[in-house]
Amino acid sequence: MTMDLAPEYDEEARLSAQAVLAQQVRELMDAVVLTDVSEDEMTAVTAELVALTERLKAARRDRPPVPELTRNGFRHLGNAVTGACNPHALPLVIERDADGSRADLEFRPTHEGPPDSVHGGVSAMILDHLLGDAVAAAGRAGMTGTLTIRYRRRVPYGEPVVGRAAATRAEGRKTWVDGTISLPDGTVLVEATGLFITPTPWVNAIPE
Ligand SMILES: CCCCCCCC/C=C\CCCCCCCC(=O)SCCNC(=O)CCNC(=O)[C@H](O)C(C)(C)COP(=O)(O)OP(=O)(O)OC[C@H]1O[C@@H](n2cnc3c(N)ncnc32)[C@H](O)[C@@H]1OP(=O)(O)O
Repeated sequence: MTMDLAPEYDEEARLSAQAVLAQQVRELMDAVVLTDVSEDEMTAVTAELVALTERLKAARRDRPPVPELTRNGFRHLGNAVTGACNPHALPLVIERDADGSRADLEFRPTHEGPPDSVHGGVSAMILDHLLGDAVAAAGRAGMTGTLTIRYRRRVPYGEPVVGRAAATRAEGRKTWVDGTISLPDGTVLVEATGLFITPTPWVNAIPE
């Protein structure tokens, strides 16, 4: 007679809990940059955070959740841009359609660069990833070789903007991609163009 052993833990449930934790940390980050409480209160909160940090460090992985191919596609929960389990990530939620890759997004106060505007490096990071996703959407995969950004207008936070990207040309291991961050009315705020290169080891390992 065979018997199924109960797993020691449900990894999916743990990852869901980690995503909820990461979202709470994002709210914490916004609360930190906007807080106007007293110095004593900040010091008290910091002491509590030290204790919470130690609790999380009690059991550590040696790296964030690894990327994986699932039935629903490529999932990278630890990614700095898209990872639900990474508080650094917006997280960016990308949809693919006939025009390439698209994401509705809203930057937060933690992304401030110039006063009341999103940091140019943050916009570039989002576009880097979106362009990379458009490469994958075109049935290829690559690392960013070059990324050129033209900042046309300030990017606001706290209101919806739209990211878009599409591959324009491919040759051997190279794929060229264009993308934008725009206001919902179509006003272009940032333009990007990039060259992505498929590393030789990936050539035969590109997911659908
Ligand atoms: C197991 C597979 C799993 C795949 C999963 C994919 C799923 C996708 C799903 C979801 C989308 C995710 C989206 C993510 C997006 C994020 C993107 C990033 O932020 S990537 C991090 C930043 N970029 C780097 O760190 C690159 C570091 N650089 C390198 O690793 C190498 O330099 C690399 C791969 C870019 C090129 O290395 P070489 O050894 O393959 O290249 P050589 O053979 O020297 O050159 C090939 C050709 O490319 C040109 N080239 C090489 N590097 C170039 C560059 N930087 N700029 C322009 N041209 C370059 C060369 O001149 C050459 O051209 P000629 O054939 O002679 O015409």
